[in-house]
Amino acid sequence: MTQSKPYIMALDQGTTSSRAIIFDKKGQIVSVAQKEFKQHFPKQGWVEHDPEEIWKTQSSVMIESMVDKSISVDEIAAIGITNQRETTIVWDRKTGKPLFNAIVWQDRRTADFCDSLKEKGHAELIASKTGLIIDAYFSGTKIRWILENVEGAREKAEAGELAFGTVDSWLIWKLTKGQHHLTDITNASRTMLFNIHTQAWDDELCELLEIPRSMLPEVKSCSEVFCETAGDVLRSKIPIAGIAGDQQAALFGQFCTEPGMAKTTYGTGCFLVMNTGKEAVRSENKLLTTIAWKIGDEINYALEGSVFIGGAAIQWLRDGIELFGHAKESEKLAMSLPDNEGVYFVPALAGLGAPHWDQDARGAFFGITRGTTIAHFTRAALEAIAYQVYDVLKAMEKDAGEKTKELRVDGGATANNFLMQFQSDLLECEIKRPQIIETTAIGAAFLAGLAVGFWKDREEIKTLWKADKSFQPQMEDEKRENLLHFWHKAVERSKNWVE
Ligand SMILES: Nc1ncnc2c1ncn2[C@@H]1O[C@H](COP(=O)(O)OP(=O)(O)O)[C@@H](O)[C@H]1O
Ligand SMILES: O=P(O)(O)OC[C@H](O)CO
Repeated sequence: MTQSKPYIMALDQGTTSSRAIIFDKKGQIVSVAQKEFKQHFPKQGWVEHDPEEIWKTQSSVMIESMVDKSISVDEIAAIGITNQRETTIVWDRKTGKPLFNAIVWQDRRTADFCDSLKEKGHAELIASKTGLIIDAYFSGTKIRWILENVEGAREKAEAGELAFGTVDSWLIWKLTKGQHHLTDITNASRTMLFNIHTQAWDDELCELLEIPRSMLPEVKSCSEVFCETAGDVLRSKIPIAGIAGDQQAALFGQFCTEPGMAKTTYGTGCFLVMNTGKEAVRSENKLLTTIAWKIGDEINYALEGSVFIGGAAIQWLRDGIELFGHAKESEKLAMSLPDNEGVYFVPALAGLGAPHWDQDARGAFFGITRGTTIAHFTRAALEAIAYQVYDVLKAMEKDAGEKTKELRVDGGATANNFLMQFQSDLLECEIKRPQIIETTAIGAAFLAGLAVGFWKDREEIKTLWKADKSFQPQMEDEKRENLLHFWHKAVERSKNWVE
């Protein structure tokens, strides 16, 4: 198939903002539109989004990205969708109305139920089928919570009247005016209901979590023409041809297409993902086994270390306690100090993910004195992002049996040069930041473009990745060891806080 249309549009629906990015054949960004949306924290440990606001921001940036550069709908060859994963939306199939706010991946409300699953001895069953560790992070227990807590929801679900979807499914439902209820295999693999080996929804797990099978979307690959847009937003029909969860899309967008290649995305959370090829490697160090992508019949697996609070630590300093007005100010503040002067922050604001998996940990600052200033808090938060990535990379190196020589990075917080240098110092490895740090979006664009012949094959797109800046380790061993010693001491003290 050849393709004469000049552009691909990627929709990147992240935790903090909705983005639409238009790419040309050279993989260059032609237009970007982005809108932040409201984060709802109705109770301690709860995090919600309004699904209609997700749709409103996403549809408006689609239009804006075209209007800004006078691009017409007919010039878009295909749409690729990538999204914050695990975030759970349940809606009524007849009215299309959500029954409840989207329960965000960071939300901890089902932690007790997860503990009860562990106590009943289901951890091995779930790990062997899904590759996941039982945690409130994943969609399954969030769906169950909605069915248990929204009046009439369970009856409707049993009657086949409700649909569940991660954000990709919700956007497709909206873009096709309710004609399609589907997801891709990477998003499915984060629900705790999907068997990553048989590549199908698992009846035993649906039964365990009391989730009617009829609520679940059809599972597709990551790169094929799934459907066409049919709504009022885009008057012309555009094929939707790529879908992947954002971390998997970033792995593809970074061309980590060979086993052993890894990337870390520094967005709201930090996600270190390593390609393990056709083999679903079981971690012995508390990492997740997940599906990287499926293209045609070819399935690719990955190991993942998920850190719940990454750039969100900076966002919290900015919005939650208003230490500064813009995230980029954090770099200057951190660099105004010669070092952290003994101040550490454990950003367990949503418990701790990999490799600790402590749902009851909570955030804490350590080492505060009368001399502590905003600069110390800020530096501690940036350093904390890097320490957490250090911990997951060490776990991954143990699983892989070798030391990482190079790490590709992307996501909003990689704009911070202090953070990137500190990360390289801690890991003692080269950090490569690509020219286009929107690798999540470009990954989705590649998946869509491959399906409609916009790009011929993977060899063609491989040539498009270009490094922008590389960070080399510079720190002395003694200093690094000292920093890590206090970091680990701080982590231990923040664990198991909630009783
Ligand atoms: N210069 C910066 N320094 C540190 N953190 C930053 C900087 N710029 C953005 N961030 C953080 O990056 C995150 C946004 O990155 P992004 O990749 O857009 O995330 P998401 O896809 O999760 O919405 C926010 O949490 C923000 O606080
Ligand atoms: O929105 P991000 O980029 O922090 O990604 C969220 C992840 O997909 C959650 O698993």
